Amino acid sequence: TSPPSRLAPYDLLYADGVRAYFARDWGRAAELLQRSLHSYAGLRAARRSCRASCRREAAFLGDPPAARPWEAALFERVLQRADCLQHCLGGRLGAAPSAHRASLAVRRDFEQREPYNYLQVAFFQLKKLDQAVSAAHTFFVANPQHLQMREDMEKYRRMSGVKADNFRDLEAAPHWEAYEAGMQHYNADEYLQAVDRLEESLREALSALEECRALCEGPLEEEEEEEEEEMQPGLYEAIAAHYIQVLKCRQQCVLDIATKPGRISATEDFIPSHLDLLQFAYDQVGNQALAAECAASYLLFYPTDEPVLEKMKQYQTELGEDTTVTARENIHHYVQRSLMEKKLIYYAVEHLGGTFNDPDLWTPDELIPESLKQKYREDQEKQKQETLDVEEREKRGPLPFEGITVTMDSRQMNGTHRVVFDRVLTESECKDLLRLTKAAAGTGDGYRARRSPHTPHERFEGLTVLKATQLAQNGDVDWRDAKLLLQASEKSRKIIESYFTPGKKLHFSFTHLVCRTAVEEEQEGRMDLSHPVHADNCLLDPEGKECWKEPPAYVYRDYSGILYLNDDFQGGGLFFTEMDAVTVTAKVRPKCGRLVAFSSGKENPHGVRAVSRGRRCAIALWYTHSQEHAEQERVKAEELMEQRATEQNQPEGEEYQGADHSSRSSSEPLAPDGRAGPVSRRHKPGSDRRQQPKQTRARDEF
Ligand SMILES: O=C(O)CCC(=O)C(=O)O
Ligand SMILES: [Fe+3]
Repeated sequence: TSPPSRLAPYDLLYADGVRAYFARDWGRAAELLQRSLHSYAGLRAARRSCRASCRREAAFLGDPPAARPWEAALFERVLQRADCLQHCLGGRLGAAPSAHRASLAVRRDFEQREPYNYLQVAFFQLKKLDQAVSAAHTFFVANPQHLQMREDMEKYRRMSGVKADNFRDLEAAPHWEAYEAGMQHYNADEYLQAVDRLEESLREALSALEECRALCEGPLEEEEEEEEEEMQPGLYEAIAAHYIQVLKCRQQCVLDIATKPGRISATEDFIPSHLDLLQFAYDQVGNQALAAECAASYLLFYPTDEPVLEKMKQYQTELGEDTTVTARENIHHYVQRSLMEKKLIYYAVEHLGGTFNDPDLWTPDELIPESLKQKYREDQEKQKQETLDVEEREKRGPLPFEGITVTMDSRQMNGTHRVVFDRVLTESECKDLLRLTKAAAGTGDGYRARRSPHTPHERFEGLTVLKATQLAQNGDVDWRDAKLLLQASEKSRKIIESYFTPGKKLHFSFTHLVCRTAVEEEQEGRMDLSHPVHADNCLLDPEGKECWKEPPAYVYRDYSGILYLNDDFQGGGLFFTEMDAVTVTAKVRPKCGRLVAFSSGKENPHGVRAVSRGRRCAIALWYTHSQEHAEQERVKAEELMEQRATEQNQPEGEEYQGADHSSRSSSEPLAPDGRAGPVSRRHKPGSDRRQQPKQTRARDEF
């Protein structure tokens, strides 16, 4: 079919497509959704090219601008540009540009690639597997936290007849592919190839940046609903407000291009770091002229960077003093333009109000108004003080808990915010908790050992506090053991709070009694880990030496603890590494009553060595300062405990230690939601994926 001569508004096509989808008219849904994507792309392309071509048009008043008052000179241009855009867009779209304005909700859907989510189901229904897979993949790249799609992707991967190259991102930004390939070559010391791909990435990134900037000139977005009659700004206020919005949007574009699809945070210093990498790579391949050019370009961002200034001197000597080294013209233009925009924005923020999150690290200090700097400094100071407080406390030593010892502190563990306590549990408490895991495993109540999510060589059982309590209620495990799980985790919470953050409440975020068991026949020649290196509240990216604090990671977790229960197994040591995920900085050997605790962030990447024989059990504990993320299951479990205590009319034993566990009652009352309750929320560590489904529709067909 030939492309339509006039573009239909994409939001109408989308609405019709979704309607057809719910009417299960898959053929029509697929067609309309594809057309809506096509229209959306067409509209963006039209806007981009019109904005670019209208920028080049000449002014209409004729005489040189200097001869006119500034107002006429400016508005002559403004009027002419508006006229040009109207005509240009009307021509390209084949309709009034206003017909193509969509609601915020629809714009969001398209930004998040939602149409591909519908599309993949429609294609699947139509048995067009190739297209279903590429639509699914395209959606998933931008929505890696989508639980349903994760499962669908797994299914597609297992299906025969699905080719690997169907896993294609139909909306891929060219610079990302080049950048990632470039970085791989660079890290492998393959500088010739690195130079090629990084130049391509820089070129493509700058072009994507222009596209993004061109799309900033949209309508003024109201910050809040305002009463219609009042607060309508006058001419200059209105112009200023809209213009500043456009400038801020243009400035944010650098984050847009530096953010990998599906990520929320951008790679820092994306453009300048290209130049730094390139200067090094060119030097390595013996091209000092280009190395010098890149170094000079880098210095436009960071004029006082000592190492690069040194390099510059060296290049100059190698090239001979009479060779002039200049920065790249396009980079020079980029920096100048950005500086001008920043000056205007900072002026507006200082004098007209509002805020500005400067996306760049290289903004010269003298550009930022003193009053804003002051506020920034205060925030920094507060943060630093908090870190110092922890260090101070760490020096103070012994804990306000009897019998518990600090076996290793941060210094001994070559890191920050790490500690190992011993004697948190007695031998008999460990035994009771181990029995709890055994009894739970034997119940068959939907609670069975599964293959570990991390390795095929181990089985993995997990028990939450609520599940333990429910099992006790069913008479499958001993009440006292279930209660001990609650108490042991609370004791650990108190220890960790008082050690790391006294006076600042730590809430439970998630508690999980976990056993990892070696699968006997599958240990030979095993090379993998029981738990790959990861950080607990961010997505570790060892190649980029970054950790992305964004979903699907459990970003709100502040402290992690692991309370070990046994040591009668082989392997299974916990270890900490640097951000590269390979350089080991500390090791912890599990044993009964040992509690290792650490802050959950990028400063503490850790993993678990293969468990090659036996069964390794521990209570994994995560804590948060955020009340709203407090563990709800725990509240429920405690309620059930209370309920039972009142019913028994005897407080549940504080003296669980050494108690007689043989008198298990099988006539425990069953709570109304006994078996049906929300049980055992599965913890998927590895990358600590957070399940954050945005399930919008049923997928009964899969
Ligand atoms: O069991 C351990 O020692 C560590 C487990 C862990 O790091 C996790 O579950 O996030
Ligand atoms: Fe962990």
